[in-house]
Parts: sequence; structure tokens; C-alpha cells
Amino acid sequence: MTPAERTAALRAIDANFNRAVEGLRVVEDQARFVLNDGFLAGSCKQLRHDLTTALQSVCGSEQDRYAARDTLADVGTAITSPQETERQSLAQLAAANWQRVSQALRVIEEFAKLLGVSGSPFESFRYQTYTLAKAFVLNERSQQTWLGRQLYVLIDGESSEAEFAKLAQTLIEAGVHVLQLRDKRLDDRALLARGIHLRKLIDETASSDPKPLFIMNDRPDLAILTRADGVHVGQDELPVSEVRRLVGTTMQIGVSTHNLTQARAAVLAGADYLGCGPTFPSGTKHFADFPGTAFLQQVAAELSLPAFAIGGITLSNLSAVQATGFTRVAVSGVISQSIDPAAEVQRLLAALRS
Ligand SMILES: Cc1ncc(COP(=O)(O)OP(=O)(O)O)c(N)n1
Ligand SMILES: Cc1ncsc1CCOP(=O)(O)O
Ligand SMILES: [Mg+2]
Repeated sequence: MTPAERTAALRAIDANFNRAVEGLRVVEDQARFVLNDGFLAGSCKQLRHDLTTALQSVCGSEQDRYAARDTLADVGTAITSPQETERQSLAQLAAANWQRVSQALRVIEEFAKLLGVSGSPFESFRYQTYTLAKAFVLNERSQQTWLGRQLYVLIDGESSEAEFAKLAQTLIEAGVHVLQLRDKRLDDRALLARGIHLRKLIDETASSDPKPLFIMNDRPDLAILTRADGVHVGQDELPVSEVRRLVGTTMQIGVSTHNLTQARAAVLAGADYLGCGPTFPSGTKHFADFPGTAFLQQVAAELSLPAFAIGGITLSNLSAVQATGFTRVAVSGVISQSIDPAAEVQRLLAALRS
């Protein structure tokens, strides 16, 4: 390679390094100032630092890169496209800047090869950008879907379909924001019938705007067959990527998390919302360990994906949950054990709004 060719390659790398770190700054600040998401902001910052370090080791000294720079003679500075000036939503802003970052990384990768660099880390950086870009764009979609949804109620199939429909109807009329069908004892046919019934009740009788979401627990197959709005999976069930392949791109996927590592992993895997707990001892499900309110505090401080505290939550301990920064709860026993589920919903809704 001639000195002129090396200078040209370094010039392209320099321009694309700047493009990549500038794009990363935009998304980092979007995570920091718009989403208030320390995890996503930190991931962007880490990538920016890793890219800077890698570039120094791969492309020679920083002075070399600056020496190759020739902005005054750059024929591309005056070229703009209409898309560059149009950003209609935060999701578009994120998508456009992530695209800029991944394109720049591809250019660096290719020109680094010309410099004789093999096995450079830029390909792996590019894959990281694809994952983070997805987390940003899905975050915006989730914020919209879950906007104002604070009360999530888990119900089982009751002793008959008629009993189930009566309870579901009561809860819909009382104004719950999300209903999950979670039943570990009914056979598949009974569960399918309950789910179809719940779908019909929500479609035909719910008067709230938006209508409550219907989430099927554990079972992507039944979520599809019952036309649920989403499916909820735990740490031992199918991973989000496989659930996504089954249910398609529009269905909501919720993931149970018991520590911050799991919560961060769920965000990167493409979860649409999180269940976080168990917070307190639960009469619905037995637990040996309780991450408790300390875990909720960590999640509220770091993640912006809609997240529901779950486990033993009642009106009397709700304020302890709210003190962590959580504004959404998922409950079961407090409703199913109540002699007046509608009144209980109303009390919880009022407390959540305050
Ligand atoms: C909203 C919500 N959060 C957590 C769970 C618990 O899911 P999982 O850990 O898979 O346990 P089971 O409910 O399947 O016993 C949930 N269902 N919903
Ligand atoms: C399914 C599940 N996962 C964590 S706690 C819980 C049960 C929630 O029910 P309750 O509100 O009665 O504790
Ligand atoms: Mg489960």
C-alpha cells in the first residue's frame, strides 16, 4: 500500500470514527435525558469508549488519523438527503442514529482490512449496535403500549367458565389495565376456552380507552390461539427470542426477573415489559428467596422499560413499593381473596394514581 492509499484509508476511518461516536452520543443522551435509562446510556457510553480504545490499537496513533483528515477538501460535506432533516419521533431519532453508527462501523471494518488489520473488533461492535438499536426502538413502542397501565391483575380459571367470566367481567368493569390468565391446573382445552372467552369479553364489553390488555401466562401457543395481546414467560420457560419467533412481532412479551442481571438481559433480549419480584411473601406462589424492595429500587433507578412489581402486594404495602420508584404493580391474591374484587381494584387504582 502506498503512503497516499494509507492516508486515504485513514481519512475514511477518521471520518467514520467521528460519525460513529457522534451517533453514539446522540443515542446515549436520548437514553440519559429522554428515557432516563442508566443501563442503555451506560451501554452506549461503554461502546463509545471501547470503540475509541480499539481504534487506537488498530489504526496507529491518533496523530496519524488527524494528519490524514482533510475536511476542507471533503466532497461529501455538502451532500444531504431529506431524511437527514426529518425526525418525527424519538424512535425514528434512535433508529436513524443507530443506523449511522452501524454504517460507520462497517466502513471502519472494511478500511481497516486495507490497512492489513485482520480480526478487528469492529464487527462485534456492529452486532452490539444492532442489539442496542432494537432495545431503543422497542422501548419507545412499549412506552406507548403500556402508557397509563399501572394495575395488572393475574387471575386463574376459577372453578367453571361461568365463574371465570363473572370475575373477569367484574375486573374489566372496575377498570383494571391488564389481565393475565395464569392457571397451572386446568387442562389445555379448558384453558383455551377461558382465553377465548376473556378475549371476547374484553373486545365486546370493555369501555375503557385503551381497553385492558389480555396476557397469557407461560404459553405462547395459547396466546396465539386465544388472540391474546401478549404472553408472559419466566426464567425457566422459553427465551424471548424463541417466543418472538412463535408469536410474531406485534405481540407483547413479558419476562419475570428476580435480579438486576436478569432484568438487563431481558431488556437486551427484546422484552416488552418486566415482572419484578417476588417483593413480599405471596399466598399465590411459594418462594424461598425475596429480592424484595431493594431489587425494585435498583430496577427503578436504572431501567426505563415498563416494569411491574409482583409478589404479595396489597393496599397496605403498596406505599413501600411506590417508595422504590415503581408505579406499576401486578397482583393476584389481593383480588381473588377479596369479598369485593371491584372495590379492591378501585382502591388500588386510586392509590396507584396518587
Ligand atoms: C407480571 C408477571 N410477573 C411475574 C410472573 C411470574 O412468572 P413466572 O416466574 O414464570 O412464574 P409463573 O407465574 O409461571 O408461576 C407472572 N406470571 N406475571
Ligand atoms: C406468579 C407470581 N410470581 C411472582 S409472585 C407471583 C404471585 C403473585 O400473586 P400475589 O399478588 O397473590 O402474591
Ligand atoms: Mg411462568
